[in-house]
Amino acid sequence: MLELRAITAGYDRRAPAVRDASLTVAPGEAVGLLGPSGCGKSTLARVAALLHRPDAGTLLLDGTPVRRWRHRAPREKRTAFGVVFQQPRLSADPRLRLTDLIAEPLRATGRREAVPERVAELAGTVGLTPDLLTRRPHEVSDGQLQRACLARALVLRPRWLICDEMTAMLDASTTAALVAVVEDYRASTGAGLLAVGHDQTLLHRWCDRTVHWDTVTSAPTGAARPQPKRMSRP
Ligand SMILES: Nc1ncnc2c1ncn2[C@@H]1O[C@H](COP(=O)(O)OP(=O)(O)OP(=O)(O)O)[C@@H](O)[C@H]1O
Repeated sequence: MLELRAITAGYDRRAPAVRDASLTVAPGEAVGLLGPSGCGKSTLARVAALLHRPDAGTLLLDGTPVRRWRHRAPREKRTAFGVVFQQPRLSADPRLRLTDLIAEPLRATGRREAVPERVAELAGTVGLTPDLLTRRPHEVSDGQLQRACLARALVLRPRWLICDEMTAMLDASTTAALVAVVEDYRASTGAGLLAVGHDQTLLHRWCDRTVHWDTVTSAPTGAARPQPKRMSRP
């Protein structure tokens, strides 16, 4: 269980971007988080992924409070999360070929021997052909780079996926392809998902439950405004 309780966070303690936000994602559950631009969704998503230390509140991971964030977080907690951001060019090292971009978390965690097999497997999963894998970010399209970023997010087989506007810059067919990759991964592993976005139609179809920012910041849990289960993939 991923539980955010009364989280206050931001970039200036005197004017926090997120105030008293609570949200819960159960194992295997897909929760969509909707809200207007600038309300604090990405900040909360970064707290959930252990990338941003909150000023107040509690993050519980499987019932255990998280006490350390970013590089100070224990490796097994950090690697429990796969994160995909909106703008792949800001989250991808421009010097790395796509194959090395995908392999980066494996190398960083001392699993070099797994690189060839896992990268080949994930390249197929996300639809990257071998010629694209040898290119650097400036030599591929946004959609191709986002495919590589999704592969990187999956490479350590995380139990939780945080997709922050993952498809906002992509066309409909690439959006459908990447959502399908996430859903196949979740179906085969039971991973939970927090998908942040503006696209109500997409999140309603993609997620088991969609919560709106106004309820997240006022309700004690993220259980408000349940939506019907998705009928089909976007
Ligand atoms: N690194 C930063 N330093 C200072 N302020 C920031 C930083 N990142 C975000 N903010 C501010 O924090 C607030 C919340 O931003 P955040 O990106 O979390 O919102 P959001 O709901 O995800 O927006 P969007 O939907 O437009 O991506 C905004 O007012 C933003 O300007």
